[in-house]
Amino acid sequence: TQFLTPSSSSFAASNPSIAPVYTTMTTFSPGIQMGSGEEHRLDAHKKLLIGLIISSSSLGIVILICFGFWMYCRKKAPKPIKIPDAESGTSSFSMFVRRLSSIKTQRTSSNQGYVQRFDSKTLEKATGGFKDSNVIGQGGFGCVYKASLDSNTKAAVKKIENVSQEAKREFQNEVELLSKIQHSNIISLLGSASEINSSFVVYELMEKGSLDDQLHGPSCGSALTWHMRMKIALDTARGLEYLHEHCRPPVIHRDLKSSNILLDSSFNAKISDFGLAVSVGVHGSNNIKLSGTLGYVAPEYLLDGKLTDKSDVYAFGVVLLELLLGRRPVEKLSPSQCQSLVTWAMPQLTDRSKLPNIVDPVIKDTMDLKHLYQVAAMAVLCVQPEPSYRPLITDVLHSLVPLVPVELGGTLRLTR
Ligand SMILES: Nc1ncnc2c1ncn2[C@@H]1O[C@H](COP(=O)(O)OP(=O)(O)OP(=O)(O)O)[C@@H](O)[C@H]1O
Repeated sequence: TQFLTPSSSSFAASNPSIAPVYTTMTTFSPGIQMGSGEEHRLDAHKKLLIGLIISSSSLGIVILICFGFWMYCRKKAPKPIKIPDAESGTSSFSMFVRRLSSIKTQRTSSNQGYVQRFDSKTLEKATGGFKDSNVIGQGGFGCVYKASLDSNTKAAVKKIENVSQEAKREFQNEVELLSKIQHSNIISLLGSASEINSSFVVYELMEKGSLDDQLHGPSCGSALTWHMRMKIALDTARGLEYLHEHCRPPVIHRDLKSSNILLDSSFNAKISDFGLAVSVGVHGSNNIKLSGTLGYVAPEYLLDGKLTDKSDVYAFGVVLLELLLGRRPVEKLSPSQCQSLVTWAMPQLTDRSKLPNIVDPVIKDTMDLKHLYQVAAMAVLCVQPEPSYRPLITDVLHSLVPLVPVELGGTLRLTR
């Protein structure tokens, strides 16, 4: 198409030889006047051109933004694990498997816990040369001494004479387990030391000694009011619940008793002595050597060697009876005859008219009768001969919470 002005068209008509050249020039020369139809077409052309430029540049911007976003996402996304393909050969595949298992081993070893190694000379100095006046307790394998590690840190040091394999096994078991456990109702391990003839376990010092000392020692329980006893029961239940419900694999203490419940300066209770404790998943529950303390051992464990978390619940029930009645778990009737607290108390615990008469006289004035019936009913459930009739320690814990004043810690709280 050629756009011509009226004057130029007549000029071209008169000079046909130059007309094509001229007309072609006029099409693109802005200085040359054009008719309104042509102007419109040129405008449309311009607009089309501008539109094309704008749309292509905005398309470019959109592409640029998309590219930038894709790069950003690529950076943030985790790198995919490269799994060797079948063609890459057995050696590289086994290397891959080995790498995976080495990661697992590292994780496991980081879960092993850290135990501070003490030098026996340091412990000797801290206990004043293991002198008799520093003895604060006597266990099956040796004495426990009060120690000053430095001017600020008091500790309790258990000295175990390595006379038997059993003593060595219990020492190792306790250190290994306690190094992995941390809970406000479980005794804290500060460290250990080992020599050819003796081993040492260093614990936090529990100023008020054991519950056994408090209940059956010279004070005969007079220092412990009803509410303090309920708080001790609650603390112990919390410690046990941590072992049964929050440790993986679960831990069964196997030797819960009043001499293994220790009290700090504010009478907060902590479970101690993990020499016999077992992780159920590791050892299985039917294949464990019978151990424990007479009066606290559950009948199914004593008779069939069947060990479950309910064995600890039975022992807890016996501790509850000690707290309520102020009596030892086994009473000597004659040089050749003993009677267990459970056998003696059972018929009277379920009789509301008899129960107040057998309660520890020291707490008679401070106890709430309604709460006494509740705790006695709970103790009866815990010491049932059939393990499946016993409650879980979590259920015991929940029923103890309302019996302890909030200011003493009678609230539900997280496990740690
Ligand atoms: N950390 C501690 N703080 C204060 N006293 C402690 C501490 N550890 C143990 N005792 C005292 O030492 C006593 C003996 O404790 P240990 O754990 O050696 O033996 P046990 O459990 O009483 O007896 P067994 O070894 O026969 O089961 C406890 O009953 C307690 O009186």
